[in-house]
Amino acid sequence: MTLALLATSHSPLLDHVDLPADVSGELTEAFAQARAFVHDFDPDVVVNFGPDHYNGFFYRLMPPFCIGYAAESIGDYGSQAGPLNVPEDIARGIAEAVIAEGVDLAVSLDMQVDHGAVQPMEIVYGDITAKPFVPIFMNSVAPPFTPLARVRRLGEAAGRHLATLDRKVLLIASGGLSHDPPVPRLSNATADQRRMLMGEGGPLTPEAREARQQRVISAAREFAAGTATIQDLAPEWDRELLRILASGDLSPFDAWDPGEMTRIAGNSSHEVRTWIAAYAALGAAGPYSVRYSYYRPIRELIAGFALTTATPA
Ligand SMILES: O=C(O)/C=C/c1cccc(O)c1O
Ligand SMILES: [Fe+2]
Repeated sequence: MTLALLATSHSPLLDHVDLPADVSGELTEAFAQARAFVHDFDPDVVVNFGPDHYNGFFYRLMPPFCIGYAAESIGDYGSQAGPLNVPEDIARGIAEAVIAEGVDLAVSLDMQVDHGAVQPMEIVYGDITAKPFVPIFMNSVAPPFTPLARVRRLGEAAGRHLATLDRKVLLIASGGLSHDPPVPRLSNATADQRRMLMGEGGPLTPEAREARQQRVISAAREFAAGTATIQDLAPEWDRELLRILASGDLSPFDAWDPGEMTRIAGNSSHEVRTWIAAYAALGAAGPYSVRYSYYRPIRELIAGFALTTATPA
């Protein structure tokens, strides 16, 4: 058994906006660190904790967590589309172990994932099929949200099981930190948006997909220019999150209230659930140390953008 962890914010805007040269340079360096770390570890399998943005999971039936026994990337924002290389036996083993510990985890034999799940694989390998890949969906945009204590328990149960495998497992978390991109919300949806949130009408037409993406790209440009109405990033909240994750004691998250998270850090701040689950999984196998940590609030990406790597201490 060996576990290692890469946790990173994602942003579909990475390829769609211009970044100041210093920010771009920092990200190039952070991604190079991630690549070197992962290539050095050379995992047998990746277990990926990722959100979805109403591309694979809808209000027709919205589980808090779901593991894919088979999965396909839909290819939004120009991300790589197509089937993922999911080892069904490993996915089933995780599902059975987590459920046996009393954490209900839905399973899918046909999971659809978006940029939120696959971007780290694209950054590290340039190919989402480069390694066997088990996707674990964490609901991070569709209220109501399960308590963080349960997210932690899911991660711990998965980690305890993975620690028994004779494999090198890379845990990836993709999401967060504070951010509030204009993803439609049920609470103030128009009739058309409500149908989209429910997953009615099948996949978006290319025109509707383009319009949806352009709305987010425009919002990012306005946010960077200081003219957007979306909620601001919350660097202090982000830094406190990173501090707790690095401490090895994740129990303080149990007191974090989902409503407060939204109020302070934005509607999509719940993507940090992926980080808490992945760090909990690593911690379940023993003490760990953070090896690399990058953080910067980047309005052009609508992201409190962080990237960390960690290994057993
Ligand atoms: O348009 C979407 O579905 C999401 C966009 C987005 C923008 C910025 C940061 C993120 O984590 C996102 O998912
Ligand atoms: Fe996201």
